[in-house]
Amino acid sequence: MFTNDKLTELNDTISRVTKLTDSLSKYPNAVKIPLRVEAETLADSSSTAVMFDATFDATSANQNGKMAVVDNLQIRTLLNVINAISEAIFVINSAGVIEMINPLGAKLFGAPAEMLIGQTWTDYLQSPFKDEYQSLFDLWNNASDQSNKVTQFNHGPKEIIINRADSTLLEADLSLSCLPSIQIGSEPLFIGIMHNLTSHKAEYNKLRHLAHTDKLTGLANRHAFDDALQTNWNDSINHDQPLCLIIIDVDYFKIFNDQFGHVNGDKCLQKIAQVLADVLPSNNAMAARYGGEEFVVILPNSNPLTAEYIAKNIQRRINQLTFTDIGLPAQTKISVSQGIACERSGQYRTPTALVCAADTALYRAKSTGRNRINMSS
Ligand SMILES: Nc1nc2c(ncn2[C@@H]2O[C@H](COP(=O)(O)OP(=O)(O)OP(=O)(O)O)[C@@H](O)[C@H]2O)c(=O)[nH]1
Repeated sequence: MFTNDKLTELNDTISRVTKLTDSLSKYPNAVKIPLRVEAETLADSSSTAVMFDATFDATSANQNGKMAVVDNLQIRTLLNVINAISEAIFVINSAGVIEMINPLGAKLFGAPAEMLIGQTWTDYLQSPFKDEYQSLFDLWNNASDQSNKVTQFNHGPKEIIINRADSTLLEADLSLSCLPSIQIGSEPLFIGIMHNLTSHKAEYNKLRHLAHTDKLTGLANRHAFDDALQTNWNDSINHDQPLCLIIIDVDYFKIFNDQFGHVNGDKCLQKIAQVLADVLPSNNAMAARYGGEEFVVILPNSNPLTAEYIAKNIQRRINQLTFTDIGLPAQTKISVSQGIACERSGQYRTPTALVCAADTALYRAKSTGRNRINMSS
């Protein structure tokens, strides 16, 4: 994920290239440079520098009657800039054909620059990005209003998946900008700047997992539960499907802690969490740690009978738990109290009201003796 600073840096890069090439076009006495441009070799001599496609060899005069000398200088400058910038950069024409690519860019596509030059860049995109960019280029080529289409075309970092030359996939972000001031005949060029997102993605997924997981039990945490409840609530209302909630509270857990210590109390909570994870009826259902020794189970598209069946299953399995494996006496037993509430036809106006109803049912289960299941009426 990129910060605003990174975004600004990318935009700066694009605008620097554009300004540089624009300013060069103001010099009428530009030195004539051979049209066939071979790239400068980079400091890393093992990397093949970019080359222009033969289509740039055209020597036709432009509309003002000047030879394409300035264009050539611009291209050479652009080539140098691209090779000097430590970003993965490629340049394509309006047919989507790669005209230049620097070594970092070639590395992301997984092929040498020589092999990539002249190829259609969308061939290296995974669906649906391939189709999206192909349509975008079709749009560009069919649109008539130059200034309008430039604004429509340019975009900042967007995630894409590159289907690399060796068929491996690589997640990257791509900024695409049109450089209309660089004209070869009437053809605009497009500059793409990419970043490899593989390590960012891995880090992001790791952090996301940590942010949504309860460290002790491995179940979803309260934050993840709140999000999931809202999502399931919306689905339930939008699709007129029932949604049930079970709140589970360990009975006399303070006594367990006092008797066996908090470390064993933690292990007990882990065993309970495992039971909850095991009884979930589908991948859509979720078990979460609500807080302390309280847990919650979300049962999307489930009716009260199913919820009660699952609660009974939880009760039975928790009652059967043993603790000899953690060195506690064989007779050590625990129980939980459970409150169930189900949204069926609009009786609860908000997800919070559903939680409150399940909580009230739990309170009744506690007050009527514990190790019980109470259904909200
Ligand atoms: N070991 C351990 N104990 C916890 C954790 N979170 C909460 N507890 C304990 O859970 C206990 C909850 O006590 P109470 O709220 O009095 O409830 P209870 O003893 O289970 O009694 P009832 O709920 O009325 O049946 C407290 O002793 C907390 O310290 C935890 O992460 N680990």
